[in-house]
Amino acid sequence: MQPTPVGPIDASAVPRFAGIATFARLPRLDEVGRADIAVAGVPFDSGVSYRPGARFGPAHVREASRLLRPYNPAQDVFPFGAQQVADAGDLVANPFDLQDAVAGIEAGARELRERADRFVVIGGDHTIALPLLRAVHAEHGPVAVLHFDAHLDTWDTYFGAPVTHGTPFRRASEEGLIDLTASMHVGTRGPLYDKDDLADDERLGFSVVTSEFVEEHGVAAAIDRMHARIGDAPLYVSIDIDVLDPAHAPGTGTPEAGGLTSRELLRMLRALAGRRIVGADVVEVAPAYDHAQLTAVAASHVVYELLSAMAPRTGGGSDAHA
Ligand SMILES: N=C(N)NCCCC(=O)O
Ligand SMILES: [Zn+2]
Ligand SMILES: [Zn+2]
Repeated sequence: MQPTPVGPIDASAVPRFAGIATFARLPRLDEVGRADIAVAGVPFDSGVSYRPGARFGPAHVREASRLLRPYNPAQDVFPFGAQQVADAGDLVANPFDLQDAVAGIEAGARELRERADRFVVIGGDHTIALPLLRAVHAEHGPVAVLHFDAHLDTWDTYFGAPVTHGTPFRRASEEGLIDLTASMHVGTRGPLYDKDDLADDERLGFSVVTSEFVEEHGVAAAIDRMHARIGDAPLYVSIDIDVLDPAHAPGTGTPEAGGLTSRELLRMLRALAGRRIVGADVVEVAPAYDHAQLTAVAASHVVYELLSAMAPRTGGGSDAHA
């Protein structure tokens, strides 16, 4: 028999604003030994092209996640009851040496797998998706990448540097880490460097649902495209919080006007229930530009919907499109 999962601290016994902030006030991984899903932070932002500060993202999102509750009515699931979720703390990333950081994050992610079946990582800038995908690929082979972002992040180099937060998916594609027939960006928008950026991106294996498409055709049509593209492939979900409009997520390093609402993003994530999610990240929360925890609250709910979508269903109705 499976042991009953250890859930968050009881909010009727200890107020939510008391105590140390693990994600959702869940137990630490070392307290439960092993978990179905480990939530881990990667406080790293040495790969940014514009505003720095995402290294403080994990602590900020954990702090805002205190208010999450055990039952998710939108997916009819108890994400912390149907599976053991635990906070694994932060993976160590060298802030002064990017190559060493990337190697450290991959090693940390592989080590996590010895104690947890899957991980959801809170960044950190988007550079970290590359080592995380390397770790996932080592186990699953090429995975479908469902990438929510204002940006393509398939650019080549910045100042000659190949590993940055604007390049992880180009490197991942070149290295054969992703399924070129099943990967996609959702929510892209804003100015590019050149028209060729889009042709390159397509060649690298991505199809695109832009933010404008969502406005024009609605969330249901975007979800249909998403489902058609990802199919049943093992799925890695990478969520750059700047996919949200700056009105919904001001606390980020490279904001672009005209983005998704948090309501639209959460609904799209609910539609992933029952898909084969093998890992995920939520990146680019930079608290210095946040106000009233807007961005961190949004990010904590994004993680919550992901964990809910990853939870096993024990029968009964769940409205994945709610
Ligand atoms: N991954 C994020 N958030 N941004 C990439 C922007 C790269 C650029 O400044 O062109
Ligand atoms: Zn972005
Ligand atoms: Zn990004």
